Amino acid sequence: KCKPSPLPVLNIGCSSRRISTAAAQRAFDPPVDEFWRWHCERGAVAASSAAAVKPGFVPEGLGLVAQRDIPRNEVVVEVPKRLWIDSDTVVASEIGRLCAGLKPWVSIALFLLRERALGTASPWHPYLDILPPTTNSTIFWTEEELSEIEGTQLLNTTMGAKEYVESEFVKAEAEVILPNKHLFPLAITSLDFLWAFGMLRSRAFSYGRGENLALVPLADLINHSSSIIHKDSSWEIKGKGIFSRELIFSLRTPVYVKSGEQVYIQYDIAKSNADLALDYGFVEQRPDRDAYTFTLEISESDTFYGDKIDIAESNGLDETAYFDIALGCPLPPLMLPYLRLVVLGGTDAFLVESVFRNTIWGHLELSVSRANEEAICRVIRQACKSALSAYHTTIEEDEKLMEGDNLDERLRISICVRDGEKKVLQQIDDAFRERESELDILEYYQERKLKDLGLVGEQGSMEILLKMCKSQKLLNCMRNARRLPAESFI
Ligand SMILES: C[S@@+](CC[C@H](N)C(=O)[O-])C[C@H]1O[C@@H](n2cnc3c(N)ncnc32)[C@H](O)[C@@H]1O
Repeated sequence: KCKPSPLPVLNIGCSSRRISTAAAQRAFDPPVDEFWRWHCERGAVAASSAAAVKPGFVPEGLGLVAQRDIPRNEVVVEVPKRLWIDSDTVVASEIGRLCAGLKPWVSIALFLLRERALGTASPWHPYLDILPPTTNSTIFWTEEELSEIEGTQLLNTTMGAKEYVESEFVKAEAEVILPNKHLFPLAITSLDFLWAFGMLRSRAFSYGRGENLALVPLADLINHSSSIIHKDSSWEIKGKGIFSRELIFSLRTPVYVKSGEQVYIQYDIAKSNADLALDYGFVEQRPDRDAYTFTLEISESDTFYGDKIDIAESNGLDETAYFDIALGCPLPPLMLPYLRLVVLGGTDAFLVESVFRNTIWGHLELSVSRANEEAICRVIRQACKSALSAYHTTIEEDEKLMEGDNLDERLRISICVRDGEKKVLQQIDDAFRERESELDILEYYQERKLKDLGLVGEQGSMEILLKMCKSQKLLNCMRNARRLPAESFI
């Protein structure tokens, strides 16, 4: 199963004009000079003659080029809120009234498409004109290109994203576009809507716990570099001036940049290659970007469904749990206990009883029984085997293909993602195969319990025997006592 794409949550992203082939792909160069003039005229702080960066053509499409040597952490772009396109921009526009109640990204998408259709009549046209017509995000791939990621989780999330956008388009068309043709004189198609979604997904900044979304002209020309591995954000939103009345978007360079070089940031160190491919249309050659998401579920038909849900919920999990596993990294700490809970049954079922509710998670963190541990190995290995059989190439074949020169960018992304997913699956399968081979030597709940009761110690089974003898004596006494008349107890 695939983790549902967190679609409404948009991060800073960038769209990609197709990188190495960017210039060749575009019918004309975007009018960058005009955009820069527009930006300066509207009073953006970075527009002074001492601007640290200017927009320029770079291998990634457009980017921010240093105009002088810039020390680490220096602010390179500041953009006041009046230049952003966000929900407030939409509210203040002619379509604001119609968009009340829409999802923020849907209303911004409609705004973008309407302004784009207005052409030079739109005050935003110098910005809209530099937006790329497409990116390398998998949402823009042809069916033939998508066939290269057959079997991958990326294909599922891509199709899920496209279906989601289509369903939002159908709603927006019926409720907003068609009933207000005077405000949307030019037809808006579902492809236009997908373009707007792609722009937001790749270049909008989300802030305020992801509830607000803004396109920030100029700042959104910042590209990503794999060599920047800072976890801290390179941008912030703050108040400007003594009374901080106007919000300002402020972007810093995380590293020293020489004059003439491009300023880069790290978009998101936690994203997998599949996330990067879907959001921005590029991937990285770092093993920890290779990931696979396991979806585990407590089945409704499970005899202990209610108890198991209760246990999962008391430990911050749910009926369904998603575990992202990265290449070369250990399993997420909650995965094994959850897995043991999912398959728990048979003679181990007593553990779900309410008397164990406060302690069960501790028991699940360790092997419960041979049968339980064997079951988790079987389930995971079977899942790996079935997932691996869905790819149409092997790891070896992909590695050979990667050696080829002049690979099409989208093909390179495909190979990298499917190769990465398979390697993670292989790694998980290897780990659980090893676990299977240790089933006879693992320590299980009953054994740990006997130890806790002091029934297994230095003398081991001898001690148990002694204690059993003592309890046997006690039993015999009790049996004999039952045969005695009641008065003999008085
Ligand atoms: C926020 S925009 C940056 C500006 C963009 N380059 C442009 O021309 O408008 C993000 C997009 O830039 C491109 N991009 C950014 N960093 C990249 C990288 N390291 N490799 C390839 N493409 C990159 C991708 O197309 C991505 O979707």
